[in-house]
Amino acid sequence: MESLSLDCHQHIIEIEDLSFSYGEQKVISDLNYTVKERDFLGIIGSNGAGKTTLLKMIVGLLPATSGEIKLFGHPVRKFKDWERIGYVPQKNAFNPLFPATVREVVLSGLYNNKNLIRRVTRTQQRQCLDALEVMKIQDIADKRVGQLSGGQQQRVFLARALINHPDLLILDEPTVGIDAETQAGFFELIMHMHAHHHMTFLMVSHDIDMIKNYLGHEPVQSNGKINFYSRHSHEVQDCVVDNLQHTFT
Ligand SMILES: Nc1ncnc2c1ncn2[C@@H]1O[C@H](COP(=O)(O)OP(=O)(O)OP(=O)(O)O)[C@@H](O)[C@H]1O
Repeated sequence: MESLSLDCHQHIIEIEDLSFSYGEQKVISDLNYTVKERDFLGIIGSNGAGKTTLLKMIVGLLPATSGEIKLFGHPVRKFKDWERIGYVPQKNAFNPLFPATVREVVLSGLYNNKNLIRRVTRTQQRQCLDALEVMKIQDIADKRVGQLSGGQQQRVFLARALINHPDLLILDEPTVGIDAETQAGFFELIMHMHAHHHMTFLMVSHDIDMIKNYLGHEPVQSNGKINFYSRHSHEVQDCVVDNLQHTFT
């Protein structure tokens, strides 16, 4: 008897015949890929391959030259539900003199596309506390972010991206500039979240070993410059180490 295979996972990101050029320079060419609910997509590629450009198109910061991206079934240019997406851009770092506290930065994630700070409601305070607790930074909530270590700052950025309980978390080289031990702790945390929360992840990384370890040794798609590695969270639940080492300093 033929087995029936039903694909019941929602399509979170659909990339269809996507191309992008900066002027004459073609950076992305006829790319097709679908990220499904609870997938973890790791993107590896050399410098200048177009990884950040791709992420910027996915979050609506750059328009495609041709082709289309859909988020949760809607073309990105018409997409409005940005609370469903957490985005941590590349090379985040606060100026040491930046005056905002950890709590204020995390709360600002509530106002992603609106540049206004309104009175913070009790529910929003609760959301903030939840995000601080998930990232284990509640004890430094009132410290100035500019005075934190690189690893602690990364946790703040992640908490800011998590405050809206996003369905999709997009990370662009989240561990650049932080030490190896802190990186390992960060990746463990991300993997734990993937295995145990109902979230979809997209992460650009130069850490090929970490990506292969978690997502398998062979890319699921390669277009020469950019390699996609992917696994669904059900496949990895068993191999995630549960007792997280909190190695951030
Ligand atoms: N604003 C821009 N204007 C013109 N060219 C750009 C711009 N941003 C990026 N590029 C070029 O597009 C190409 C792809 O850049 P992109 O930042 O997407 O690469 P990347 O794969 O993320 O690289 P890296 O691993 O170094 O971060 C590079 O050749 C870069 O010089």
